[in-house]
Amino acid sequence: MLQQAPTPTLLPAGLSPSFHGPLLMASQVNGHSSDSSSQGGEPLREDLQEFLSGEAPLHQLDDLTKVNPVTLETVLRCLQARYAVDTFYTNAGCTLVALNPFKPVPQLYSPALMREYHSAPQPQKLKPHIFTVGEQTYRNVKSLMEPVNQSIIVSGESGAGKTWTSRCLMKFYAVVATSPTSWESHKIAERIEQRILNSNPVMEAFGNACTLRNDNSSRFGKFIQLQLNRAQQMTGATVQTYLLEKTRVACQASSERNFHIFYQICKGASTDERLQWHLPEGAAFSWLPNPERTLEEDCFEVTREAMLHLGIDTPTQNNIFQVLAGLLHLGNVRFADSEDEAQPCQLRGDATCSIRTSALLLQLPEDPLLETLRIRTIRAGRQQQVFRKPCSRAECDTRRDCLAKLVYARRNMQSRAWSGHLSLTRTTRPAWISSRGAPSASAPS
Ligand SMILES: Nc1ncnc2c1ncn2[C@@H]1O[C@H](COP(=O)(O)OP(=O)(O)OP(=O)(O)O)[C@@H](O)[C@H]1O
Repeated sequence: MLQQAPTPTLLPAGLSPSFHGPLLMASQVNGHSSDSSSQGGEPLREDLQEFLSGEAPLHQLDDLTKVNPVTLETVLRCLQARYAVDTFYTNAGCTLVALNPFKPVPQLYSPALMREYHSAPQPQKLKPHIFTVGEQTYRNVKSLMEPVNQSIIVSGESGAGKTWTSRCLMKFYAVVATSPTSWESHKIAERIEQRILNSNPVMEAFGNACTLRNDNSSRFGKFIQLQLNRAQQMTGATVQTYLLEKTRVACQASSERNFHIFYQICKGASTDERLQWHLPEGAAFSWLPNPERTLEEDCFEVTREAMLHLGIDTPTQNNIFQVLAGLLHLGNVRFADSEDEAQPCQLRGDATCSIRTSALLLQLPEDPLLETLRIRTIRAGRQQQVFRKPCSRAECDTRRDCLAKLVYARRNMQSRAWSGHLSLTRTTRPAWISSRGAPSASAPS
């Protein structure tokens, strides 16, 4: 049980009782050259010129608090100079600024380097690195001084490298938070790390999407909790997700995509599954923009395999994919303005077929579903009399979108791993459609 996990606890990538220090991820330093010439013919300000002609080369400034004067320009020039010599980490007081190298730098994350930071008497005296933050946090836990629980916040704009950094931290703890003599302790830590990494394909399929900035952008927050025993060895972990960007289910910016899983089922389903889920080859769905673009994330088999590893069996998976197909058909339901306000909006074009297929896949009776989308019920007066008011076309659209977001969000998963075993709590079917009756009060009103 999570509550019975031995203390102390180490809590990277999120908020916790005690806060060690944030990591700021910067994806690029724009438009500033590191030579001292002026830009665009404009003379450099005196303070900037003085800063640039300082004694220490810019790339050697490993703490931004030493930059003088501290201005956006001087800080950016310093970071850019460091980036130019492949130095991607810089301190800013107790915060670490990480630049995305946008290229593999294996020697920067080698196990040998992990051990160097772990065994250093004063890791903060070594070059700024994510391992310094990891090690310092670990030592704070080890000291058993209050507050024992520690947090690392990894924050930054989209594509800056937060997911990458969290993975590096996990790998770091899998190496250091084990007994150097116990092979078994090492294996447990490795297994926990592996289990968390294994949950990634599932979380990414359901929670990541292609955006303008990142082909595999996480559209949710993640809270990873690592648990240590009294000997400071890793014994368990939990991963919680929050703030899923569920609006994306029904609304995607142009040139962006819906969550990967929708493309995966459309591209990767077998012939039988296509029939079962009503997804004929080449079918057009308005909530599935840019389907012609194929990404390496469109790997249905990998997601299914990972779901199996997490204990989601094939029949349950099929239920999930069937509901997702139902949402795609729901997105094709279009309403026309009603000429008479007292009458519900009519369905447009092929919407009759779409609502029927959607209801079938969602296992909902068609008429109550349509009524829920088109008619608002209001209770008023002492007797709580029920009034039924037909919705406008815009309201119908909103109700349809809300329904899809609600169903998708209920699918949002929370994965847990402890004692080397990862279990997953999930809602395989939204509560309000679990029965074949009419939607309950939790349907959009
Ligand atoms: N330290 C690093 N070394 C090498 N490549 C990196 C590093 N950090 C990030 N990258 C590259 O940048 C890409 C984007 O990084 P990542 O997915 O971690 O960003 P993110 O901040 O989590 O983005 P989002 O908020 O959109 O999910 C990665 O797929 C990887 O190619």
